[in-house]
Amino acid sequence: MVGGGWVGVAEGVAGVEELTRLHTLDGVITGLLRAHLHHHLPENHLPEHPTQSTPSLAAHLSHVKRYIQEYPGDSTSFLKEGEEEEEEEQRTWERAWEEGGVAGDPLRSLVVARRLAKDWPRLRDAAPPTLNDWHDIVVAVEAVEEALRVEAGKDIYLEALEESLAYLHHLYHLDALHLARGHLTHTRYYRQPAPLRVEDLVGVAVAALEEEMYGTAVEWLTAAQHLNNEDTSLSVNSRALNKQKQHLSLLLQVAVAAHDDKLAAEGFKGQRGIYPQPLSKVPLKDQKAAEEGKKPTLPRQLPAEVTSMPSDHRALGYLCRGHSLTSARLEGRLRCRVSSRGSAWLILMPLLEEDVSLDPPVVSFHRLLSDAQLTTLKHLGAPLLMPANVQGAEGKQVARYRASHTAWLGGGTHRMVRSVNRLAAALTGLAVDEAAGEAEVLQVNQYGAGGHYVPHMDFMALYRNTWEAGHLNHSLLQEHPQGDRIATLMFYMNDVPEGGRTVFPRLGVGVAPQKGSAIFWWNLLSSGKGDERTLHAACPVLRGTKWVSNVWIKYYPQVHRRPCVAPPVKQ
Ligand SMILES: O=C(O)CCC(=O)C(=O)O
Ligand SMILES: [Fe+2]
Repeated sequence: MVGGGWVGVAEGVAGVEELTRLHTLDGVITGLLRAHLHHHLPENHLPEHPTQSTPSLAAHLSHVKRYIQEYPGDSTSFLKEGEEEEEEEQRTWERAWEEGGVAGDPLRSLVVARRLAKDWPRLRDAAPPTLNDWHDIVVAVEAVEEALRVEAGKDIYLEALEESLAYLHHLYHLDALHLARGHLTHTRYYRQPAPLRVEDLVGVAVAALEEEMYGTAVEWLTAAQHLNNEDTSLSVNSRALNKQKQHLSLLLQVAVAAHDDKLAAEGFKGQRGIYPQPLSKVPLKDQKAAEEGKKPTLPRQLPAEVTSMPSDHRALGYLCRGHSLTSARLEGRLRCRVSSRGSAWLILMPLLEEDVSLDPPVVSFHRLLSDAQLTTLKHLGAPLLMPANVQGAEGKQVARYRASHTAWLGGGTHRMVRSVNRLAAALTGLAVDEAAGEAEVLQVNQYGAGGHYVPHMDFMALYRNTWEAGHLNHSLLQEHPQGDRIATLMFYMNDVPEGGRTVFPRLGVGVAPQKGSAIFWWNLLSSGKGDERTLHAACPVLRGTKWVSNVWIKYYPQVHRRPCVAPPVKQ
């Protein structure tokens, strides 16, 4: 839709389902390796460093052992600190499924993607030729890869995860060294962390460099230096360690110089991963600390263009981190109420309504859909999820700036879809029959960890593009005979463990996803023009997954329904 002035970060390649299959493959490989080790060393007696008479077999087996031991897998069960064991038991399978299980952890996913892209191929190819059972293991792994439709050795997953980790680190002001130790935030979900290696940190830093997030790259490289200095294990020889040291300091110099060059050329505009002072003069940690407490200001005047501005980006980060940018005076005018919104149908089950913004009106609704309804919708959507498309210059494209997976559920799919559409009609007072073109087909979206949608507006600017250009654009009118998207109703289908807010950078407000709730706003002004104040974004999911569904309501069918004068939402 309109907006997306920046290129987004994480490519939408690795969906939750695909990542889950990667984790499964790693588990299968680990299982096969365990049996292999047991077969050759029944008593599992293996010196850490091979000194035996058959050095190649001993070295191989010690590498196998390392592969098994280095990653604790997800067998260390999902545990939130403070939760009793009993509660842990009660975490239903359903809950784990909707949160993506272990695939919802971007650090563990990165570790597994690296194991499959680098460690397993190295191990596979370096096995001594005398090992006659090794061939069978390789064949078995290949068969599982085929069945799971994922290829070990493919580094697109790894690249996507490195990129999204760099973005998560930047947007949520995370600490690279803390991440390197296997901790995403201060909430502990696993008994045993899955720490990163120096090469992982360099991978994230390179991804940051490629995205011109130079300050972010500097922080990851500094953390890599730190880890490298700590690595005193005898298995790494000191020459290799020194070489790595040199590489890291060279990369660091490049990142600092690139940061300072970009700053000098463009000035500080609040770009991703760029700090206001030259890094060669003011240390990164001081600048990061200063940024932490700084509250961005909202622009006094709306921009002339519809794309997002640097000030939107500054507000985005602040809002995604859970702060608000509205004044106390405005906040004091926001209300909650119980309402049937003029619908006879809703008198029996009035809605819990909460103002998010008064002008333009954005309202949220609580406890609107039940867990059972949402489970049905998610299971209907899951098999149909495809990488999100947006309309681009060359037709439909997978959008780098919309890292999520999408499914469309027509009214004919299931009675639950029809009942959601009925609720949408009662709640908005608008005509939303998708079969009649009054609204678009219900869209179900799943974001994995790192999944996000950069600031955009939901309208297509049909008004501007068809009328204001000075001549009528007939093809646009033909393509959208029912007009632009007058309003958005979005349902939150799960509780997102961390991250994933919906934020409005120009209104200075945000909403945290809450299972069963929904949010509604008008995209168009009474004139039919797009309301640019509705610029909004989906903050990246930090942990878990996020499910939402959208009802986009069309303009022309509402001629007799939409109030002609603002404010259009009844107070
Ligand atoms: O997921 C969200 O919070 C926002 C999604 C959105 O803006 C969209 O799908 O157009
Ligand atoms: Fe949107």
